[in-house]
Amino acid sequence: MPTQWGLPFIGIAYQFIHLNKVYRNVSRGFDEIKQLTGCVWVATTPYIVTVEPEVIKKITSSPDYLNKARDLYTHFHNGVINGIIVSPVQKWKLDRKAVSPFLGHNNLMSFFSLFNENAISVKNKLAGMAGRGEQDVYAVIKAFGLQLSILTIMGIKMEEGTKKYDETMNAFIVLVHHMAQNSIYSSVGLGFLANTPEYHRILKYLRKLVRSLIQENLAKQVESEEMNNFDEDNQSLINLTLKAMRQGQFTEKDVEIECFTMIAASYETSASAAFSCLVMLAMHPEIQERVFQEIRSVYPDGITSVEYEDLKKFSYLDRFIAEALRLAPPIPYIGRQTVKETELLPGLTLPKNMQIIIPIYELHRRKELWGPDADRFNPDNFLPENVAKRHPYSHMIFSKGARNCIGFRYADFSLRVLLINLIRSLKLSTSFKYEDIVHMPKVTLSYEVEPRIAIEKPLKEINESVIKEFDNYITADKSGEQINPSLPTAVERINKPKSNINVEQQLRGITISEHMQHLHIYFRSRGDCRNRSLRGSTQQRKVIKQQTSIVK
Ligand code: HEM
Repeated sequence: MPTQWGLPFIGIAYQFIHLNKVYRNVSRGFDEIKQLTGCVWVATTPYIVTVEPEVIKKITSSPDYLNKARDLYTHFHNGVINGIIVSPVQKWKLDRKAVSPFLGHNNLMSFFSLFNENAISVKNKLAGMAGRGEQDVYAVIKAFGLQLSILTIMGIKMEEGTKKYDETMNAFIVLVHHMAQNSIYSSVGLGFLANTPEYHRILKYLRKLVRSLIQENLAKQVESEEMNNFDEDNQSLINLTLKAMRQGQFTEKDVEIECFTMIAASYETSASAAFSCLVMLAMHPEIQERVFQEIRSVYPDGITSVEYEDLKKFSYLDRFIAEALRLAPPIPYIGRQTVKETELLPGLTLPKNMQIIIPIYELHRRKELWGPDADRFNPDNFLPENVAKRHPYSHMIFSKGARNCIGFRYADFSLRVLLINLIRSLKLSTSFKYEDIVHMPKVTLSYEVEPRIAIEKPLKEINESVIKEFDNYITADKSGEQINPSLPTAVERINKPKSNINVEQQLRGITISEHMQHLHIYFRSRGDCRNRSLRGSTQQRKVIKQQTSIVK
């Protein structure tokens, strides 16, 4: 096979030292061998690496490759999340069967209200950060993503601000951090370095937490007759796996591991996907505006709840998401291992236990598949006519075949419900440039520098609430009453708008120019411009005029 040997003894292992260069090196590797399928050596182990869609199709569709590549998933073997993601083929079949009702259609439909509630909580949290410059939006997305996973998987609502909430959030952050370190160290044979006492403490804590949740759940079911009759339309994973335990398919340890594995599989990936989408929207205002207009056309009067049927109405949003995740796939590579000796290509037979790596990140950026502008962000890549021209295995965010992402519809629905809720109400921007993004492989795709995002509320939505609020002020002023003592009266606001800016910004996160526009819009809508005291000073009127001409 075309082979990248690297250096004597260590092969290409040195390429993993600088994580921010890994993807560039993978890309160069394929350029060097001038093939889309080849072999690389890492120390003394050879791996097949492929970004050739037809070869990937063969690997992901054949039962001969159903095991996971052992070296790529060492960080999952920590006694906590070594469930379905890494289980060997025979065990995997049982696992997949036991957990699949959790991700079945009826169950997902019953999760819509939870997806909406979670999305609204994220929206409110971000709205509270509006007008304060660029913020760490990823932290918010991750925290709420974890809450959603714990709620749907364990049936437990974690209340923000409680001790348990803080401890659990922190434990997961530390777990993921150690898994990332472990995966990097393991690639150069130094996996033991990640086994720190803190890591073991966190594993112990998380195990205890899940055990207590299992006990809580079991106790409830004994207490209540109703709980013993599972509601077929709404089953948390813990209920399903406990059912498998009662039927003798799972042990209590299996229940613990499968619940954990599902949390790990769902929350980091979903958070990474949502964050990358928000980053792309913030960096591309014209695309954000198009997404916003599409969402507004479906919900002209704002959103009460995003329903399954609504999701069929978004063609541009869907193209946008597909493109954002093409360039930032949350799982940047996957690995398989042959179950037995098998022929991969004519004349190329792989031995049993041969490991194969599919670098999804590179697959999504190969110029042979995506054209000369493969690195450019362009949702039109997913126009139906362009999709039809490409091999379907050129794009595989959720992998393909029997061992694909079993949660892909959960991920798809929850992501779209979140984005629709956020973009309908908030406007995002960032000074970070698309060209400056450097991705790195950790457990999920990560950023060398995480872009920060500034949040604003769109003008139109504020206008409606501001008009209402000004109305109250004016009515109150006319009757000589001050309705909110912490705020200046309407006349004071108009005569000294600058002194109000901080209060305004704190309250609504709006900018000075927006403030002036609101005043103008309010007076025009109320035809009060003849009243000199309400028109403000000549200077203020000048500013209002200037600002509104920008809006027009
Ligand atoms: C945007 C979010 C997500 C992405 C991009 C994603 C991607 C993937 C990929 C690429 C795989 C294959 C991994 C491999 O072959 O090593 C996978 C497997 C898996 N995913 Fe997801 N995933 C996402 C969200 C979810 C969610 C929300 C759940 C559960 C609620 C989930 C559960 C799983 C499970 C259990 C597996 C293992 C399946 C098996 O081996 O049979 N994922 N995911």
